[in-house]
Amino acid sequence: MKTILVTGGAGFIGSNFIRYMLSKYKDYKIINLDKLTYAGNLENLKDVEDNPNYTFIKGDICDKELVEEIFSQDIDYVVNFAAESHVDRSIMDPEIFVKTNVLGTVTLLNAAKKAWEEGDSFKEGKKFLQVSTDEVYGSLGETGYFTETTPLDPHSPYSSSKAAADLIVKAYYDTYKMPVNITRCSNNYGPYQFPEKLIPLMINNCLNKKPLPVYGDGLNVRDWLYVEDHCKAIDLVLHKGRIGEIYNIGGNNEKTNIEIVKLIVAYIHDNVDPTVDESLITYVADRKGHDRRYAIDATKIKEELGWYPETKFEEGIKKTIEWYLKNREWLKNVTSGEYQKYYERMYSNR
Ligand SMILES: NC(=O)c1ccc[n+]([C@@H]2O[C@H](COP(=O)([O-])OP(=O)(O)OC[C@H]3O[C@@H](n4cnc5c(N)ncnc54)[C@H](O)[C@@H]3O)[C@@H](O)[C@H]2O)c1
Repeated sequence: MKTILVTGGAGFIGSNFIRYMLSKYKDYKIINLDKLTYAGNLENLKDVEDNPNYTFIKGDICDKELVEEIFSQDIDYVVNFAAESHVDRSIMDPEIFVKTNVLGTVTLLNAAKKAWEEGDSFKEGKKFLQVSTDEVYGSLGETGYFTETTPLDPHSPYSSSKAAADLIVKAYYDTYKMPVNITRCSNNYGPYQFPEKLIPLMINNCLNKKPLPVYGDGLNVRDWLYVEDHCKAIDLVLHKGRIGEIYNIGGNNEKTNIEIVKLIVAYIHDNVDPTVDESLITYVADRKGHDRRYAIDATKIKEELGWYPETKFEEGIKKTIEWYLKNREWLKNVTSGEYQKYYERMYSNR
């Protein structure tokens, strides 16, 4: 029996990853350590909460005592999803991003190092996988792709904190030979994503006939990756990734923001409410320091580990919209309380 410590497992990607791993491996125990910030929600894991191989611990990855106590159990792998993950919030309040994303990662690394060290090396079969982002590479013009050797050039407090964490993870490999991998993925989409991010935000606003706020000229480009394809990639890197290596993970699916918004409007118009149309689209002042284009070259993970993004965008976006339509109660719950205040602060004066 192997044990994986998944941090941030009550969030969007973490909850999809836990569900994926529990259904694929019957001989893995998963411990989910999550602080349950506004973005963490145990409803995301309702269907697995009684699984005997699954344990939830509410806590902060910055809490050294708690993290060390967790490592007193025999942890084989760490997959670190826990993070403050929203660029707009990082522009409003950078400090918590440095705390969680940088100091939290160091706390986890230290506890893993302490538990896994065996003389001058590390116990066999251990791994620390840091889930990072393509945003650490900065912004592209109309052409080109990020590879694993593209220099780091983050622009937002969020991406800077993720880049800092990546460098520290790398330093634990370079200095101590700690068994680590870093994955850098593009924008994920799919079920259970908090509706501050583009796709669930637009779906939720369409369903509530609220204006659809689009930054700047709407032509910023993101490379969309279906969350389950991302989970499969993490599983592969965890088990087969070469120690010390970075792997880019991308959907090869570049879309402008406005294309995505129009596609969602059309779906809701045709299938749910014919009164929803493009007149809801409202261009708002651009995000400060908005990166223009991200695009991932995922050749390395494809060639070394045989991964490829299985879900075509047309299929993934349809499944995603349908999931939110079926889970309106979930949308309603996560958009009450704190979300309303955030939304007001974000969009009231744009
Ligand atoms: N969503 C994307 O498109 C995307 C793209 C690239 C990289 N990533 C990275 O993937 C990871 C997961 O992203 P997500 O979209 O699922 O994020 P999310 O915001 O949905 O979830 C983050 C989770 O971390 C938890 N958390 C926050 N601070 C914590 C702390 N101090 N201690 C313990 N738990 C804490 C939250 O409660 C939440 O459950 C992040 O590291 C993010 O940087 C995400």
